[in-house]
Amino acid sequence: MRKIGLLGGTFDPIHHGHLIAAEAAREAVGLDEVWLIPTAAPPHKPQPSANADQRRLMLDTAIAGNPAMRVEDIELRRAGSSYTIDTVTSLQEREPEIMFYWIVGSDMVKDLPNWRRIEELAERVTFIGLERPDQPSDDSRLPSFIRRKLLRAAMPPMGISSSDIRRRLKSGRSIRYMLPDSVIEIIQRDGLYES
Ligand SMILES: Nc1ncnc2c1ncn2[C@@H]1O[C@H](COP(=O)(O)OP(=O)(O)OP(=O)(O)O)[C@@H](O)[C@H]1O
Ligand SMILES: O=C(O)c1ccc[n+]([C@@H]2O[C@H](COP(=O)([O-])O)[C@@H](O)[C@H]2O)c1
Repeated sequence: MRKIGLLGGTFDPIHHGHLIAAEAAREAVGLDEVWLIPTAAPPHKPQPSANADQRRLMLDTAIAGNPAMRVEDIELRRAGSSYTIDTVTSLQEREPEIMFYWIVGSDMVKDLPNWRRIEELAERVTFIGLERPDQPSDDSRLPSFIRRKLLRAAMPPMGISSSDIRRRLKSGRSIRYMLPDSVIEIIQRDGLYES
């Protein structure tokens, strides 16, 4: 059975923290591929600033030439809030031969109990939680049905976030080396995140 990791996010814009997280999860669990899934409307945060086509284009260019990554636009094609349980259910109907893993940043693992229909989601996927090697995670507060389905992947801490990149652009500060040059070119060409 093929093992595919799913990394959902707003990717507004994609940056090297996302790409290293995907690569760390792929290596730690021996995934065949990682699919990046841009949300249409993230459930628990402000709505994206760049539109769906622009975010998709930035993702495509960021992973160009890497055969182990692809963009899956299932959430962009579905109206309404992008709940993970809906996405995973549709993907499993479409791809019954694949074993899916859902990748989450270290800051998000503790929020998993609040996700929509989390018990059903934990039956359908294994979670891969990124973890800083210098700060081993304490999962003791998580319900056992999540702990049983949680793998950990070490990743060096990267203090890069999309919101910091947007703030920097607004105030004319440098974003160099935080994200691929090809993504910076699209941001500059389209004048994204300037206001
Ligand atoms: N620097 C990073 N290191 C590890 N994981 C990250 C990092 N940035 C984001 N992630 C993870 O990637 C996924 C998608 O993140 P998202 O697209 O919301 O980016 P973000 O940079 O956190 O955005 P924002 O700053 O707008 O909240 C989430 O699971 C998040 O925890
Ligand atoms: O399904 C949920 O209840 C749920 C709650 C919070 C976040 N998620 C998903 O987790 C991914 C990262 O979320 P975010 O808020 O960092 O963009 C993204 O794919 C979201 O749709 C999903």
